[in-house]
Amino acid sequence: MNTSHDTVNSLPRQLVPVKLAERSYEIAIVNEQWNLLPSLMDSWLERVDHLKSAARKALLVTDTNVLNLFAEKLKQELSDQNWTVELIAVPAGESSKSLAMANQIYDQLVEMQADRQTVVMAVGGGVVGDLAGFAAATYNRGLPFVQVPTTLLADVDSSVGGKVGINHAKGKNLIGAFHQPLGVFIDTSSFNTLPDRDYRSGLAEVVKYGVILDANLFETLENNIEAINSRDPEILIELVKRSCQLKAEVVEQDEYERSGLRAILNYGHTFAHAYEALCGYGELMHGEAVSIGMIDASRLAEKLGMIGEEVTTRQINLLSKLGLPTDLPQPVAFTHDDIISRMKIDKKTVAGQLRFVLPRKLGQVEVVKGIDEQLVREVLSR
Ligand SMILES: NC(=O)c1ccc[n+]([C@@H]2O[C@H](COP(=O)([O-])OP(=O)(O)OC[C@H]3O[C@@H](n4cnc5c(N)ncnc54)[C@H](O)[C@@H]3O)[C@@H](O)[C@H]2O)c1
Ligand SMILES: O=C(O)C(=O)C[C@@H](O)[C@H](O)[C@H](O)COP(=O)(O)O
Ligand SMILES: [Zn+2]
Repeated sequence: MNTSHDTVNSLPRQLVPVKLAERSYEIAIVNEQWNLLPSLMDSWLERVDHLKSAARKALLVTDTNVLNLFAEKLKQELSDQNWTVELIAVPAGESSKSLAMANQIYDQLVEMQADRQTVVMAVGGGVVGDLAGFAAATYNRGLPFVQVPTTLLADVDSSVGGKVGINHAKGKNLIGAFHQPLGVFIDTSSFNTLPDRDYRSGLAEVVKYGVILDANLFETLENNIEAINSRDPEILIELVKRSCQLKAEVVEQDEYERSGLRAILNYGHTFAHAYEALCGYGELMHGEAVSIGMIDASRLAEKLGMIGEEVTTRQINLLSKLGLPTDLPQPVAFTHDDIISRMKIDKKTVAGQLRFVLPRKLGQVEVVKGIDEQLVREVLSR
């Protein structure tokens, strides 16, 4: 279906702006409107001087699950609008966030004679977004990049803010860059096919926003468990839009995570990333690890007298009702020493000093350093 530019502008859609110093972009939230993407991409290219007359050439990066669900369809939508589109599908799952997979994307870009006007499009979840974004950030020292997230987690978090990267055997996302997209295209109809575990993994990051920034959002989650668990479209669009707004507000103030503000988005992640690496990438989903990590961080805040037990209990109750774990699956094949040594590689660590994002109350957290390692071990002992 060919949609003229004027028609696109008349169609209903939610737009969340991301206003950055170097270049602003928008998050377009639609439903069953994949056909809007080509016109939106044209409008995004128009906004960048050196891309105004770009040749409408793209590499679409996806994974083996999303290929037949959305990627092939999108390739056709773009081709119908005179785009030249190549496509590469990496194996689905966390293990594709690797140098080997990045190299496969580089090979494809060489093969198609990509130039600095060739757009890299990520169509998939956070793994595809991080991997494709890393390739876009590094090939030719930077290619235009478009995020088309298809999981709840990618919608509410990974597609926004420009963090892209791949994993190192010793740590999550240790190799990466900040590479902002030209725009983000979210079609909430992608929820219809999302497996339950992946859906719930994304909810963990939404709960995170409630704890770190928005107590009202936390209460909305508590008061709408049934609607959320049944994937009610209205509540989901509300959660996606609010999450994107909250993340955009943080990234706008601290794009490169230098002032300490953006670190709050890392709530639960000091523990989570250690668990993901030690369990073996992909064993624990990112959101599941974050869910467990948020409770560990909350318990650490209790030990420091920052919060009362009820703040942790409310998080445990909410996460559990949303089908998320709040404890590591047992038995685990690693020790507390292993966990702490992985935490020391965390990107927030400075001069060997661990840093944790800890709750002061629901809706407010702060970055805390200089914590007695014994307290961390007590939390790990649960
Ligand atoms: N860059 C960031 O700011 C940021 C933020 C949060 C998380 N992340 C990263 O994101 C990754 C997790 O992302 P994820 O949870 O999206 O995992 P994922 O990309 O592995 O996708 C989950 C699974 O769902 C499948 N899938 C995707 N969309 C689908 C759909 N609509 N229908 C059916 N199946 C679908 C995928 O093929 C995959 O098997 C982690 O690596 C995490 O570190 C990055
Ligand atoms: O965008 C951010 O900043 C975040 O911290 C979002 C996190 O949910 C996400 O998992 C991010 O990839 C973790 O950042 P990292 O710098 O610890 O890799
Ligand atoms: Zn995360």
